[in-house]
Amino acid sequence: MLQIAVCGKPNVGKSSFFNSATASTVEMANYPFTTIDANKAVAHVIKDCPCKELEVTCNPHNSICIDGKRLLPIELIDVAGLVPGAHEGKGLGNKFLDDLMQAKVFIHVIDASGSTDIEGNPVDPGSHDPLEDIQFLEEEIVMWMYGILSRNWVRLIRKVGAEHLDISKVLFDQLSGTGITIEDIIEAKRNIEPDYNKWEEKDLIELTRNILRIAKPMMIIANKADLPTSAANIERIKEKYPYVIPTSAESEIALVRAAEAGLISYISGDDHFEILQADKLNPNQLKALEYIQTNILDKYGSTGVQKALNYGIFELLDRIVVYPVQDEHKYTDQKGNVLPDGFLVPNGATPRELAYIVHTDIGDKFMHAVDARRNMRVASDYELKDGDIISIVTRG
Ligand SMILES: Nc1nc2c(ncn2[C@@H]2O[C@H](COP(=O)(O)OP(=O)(O)OP(=O)(O)O)[C@@H](O)[C@H]2O)c(=O)[nH]1
Ligand SMILES: [Mg+2]
Repeated sequence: MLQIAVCGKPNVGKSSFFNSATASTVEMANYPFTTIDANKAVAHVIKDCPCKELEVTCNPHNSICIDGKRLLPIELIDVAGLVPGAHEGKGLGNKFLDDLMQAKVFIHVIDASGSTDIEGNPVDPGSHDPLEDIQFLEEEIVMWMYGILSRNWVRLIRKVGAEHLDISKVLFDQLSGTGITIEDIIEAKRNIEPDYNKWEEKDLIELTRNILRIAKPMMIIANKADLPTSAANIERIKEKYPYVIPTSAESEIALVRAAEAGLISYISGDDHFEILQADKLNPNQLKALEYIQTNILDKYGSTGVQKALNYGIFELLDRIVVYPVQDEHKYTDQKGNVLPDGFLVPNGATPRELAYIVHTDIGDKFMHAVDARRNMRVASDYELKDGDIISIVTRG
């Protein structure tokens, strides 16, 4: 399953974001280092399900369909907070970044309201500038990776020369377990001094930064957008980082819980909800819901939580959703389930690659594929498109 990790300084709402997206109940509290060990749970990204357009009733198996919206599972990872100097052991240090590295995308959560200082201690709302929190985080992750990359460096470089090893492969081996590929390293090396014998510490740090940026795309979310001090900060942050997504994890939790209790109807990512049982809501709850509608949903279009997950998978990772089926006329699998599975595949993948993603056996026995919508066989170099329904024809 594709993984997204949340990171940031302490007390910004990482665990709140995690809980809101996964319906989990890990501890959240207004002090730094509430989270120590990593939390993992399933969240979903959402796309329109083809069932609506095709006017069929689907029987989802690996995913969920609600009102024509397909929810595809991903895994979300919540880790401890990082503070400046973590690579020198400040705060909880940075050893837990092993957990972060399992993810393909990072969501950097910042406290847009400015109610926590650089180490996550509560301060008067608006008294800390969240822009100050953005840069140090990448630097801390870079320094952690640099520590791994440069381990036994002198001995390593001597060995590369003596045994005529490939430097990219050696760097790749140093970083094993981080999900970083040799392609990432080759790309990252391009604008670095070509002769590794001349590399100084600063070159190696720059190389590490390039590797991180290529291998682990990061987005910023401006959390606590519901607080009055956030709006002006969000405007300033957007001037420098146009893609920042305002979020209110706390509002998302309130809406998801009210929906679970049957009090409202709400689908994550929507700009509205409907009150179903007004008589069961007390005046405070009604007021809170009204506040969320006006100050979050009307103002920003959503709580931002779902938008952030979708942005990570569909934009930063450039994934599309493809629906493999067996019967191209009925859009069903062997058992007659309509549009059972949606797969998050890289944009531009071929039908054979899809077959391998579904199952190695199916990949090995792949003969050709049929675009079920058009009922037409597709070429072997056909690039899959978002929403494609593909019947894979296999040998034997
Ligand atoms: N107003 C508001 N408060 C929030 C929001 N998200 C989180 N908080 C509050 O911020 C505080 C910290 O939340 P956590 O989710 O524990 O933060 P964290 O980043 O996981 O913290 P650590 O695990 O200590 O690093 C709690 O008091 C939350 O209730 C939000 O969207 N709006
Ligand atoms: Mg936490």
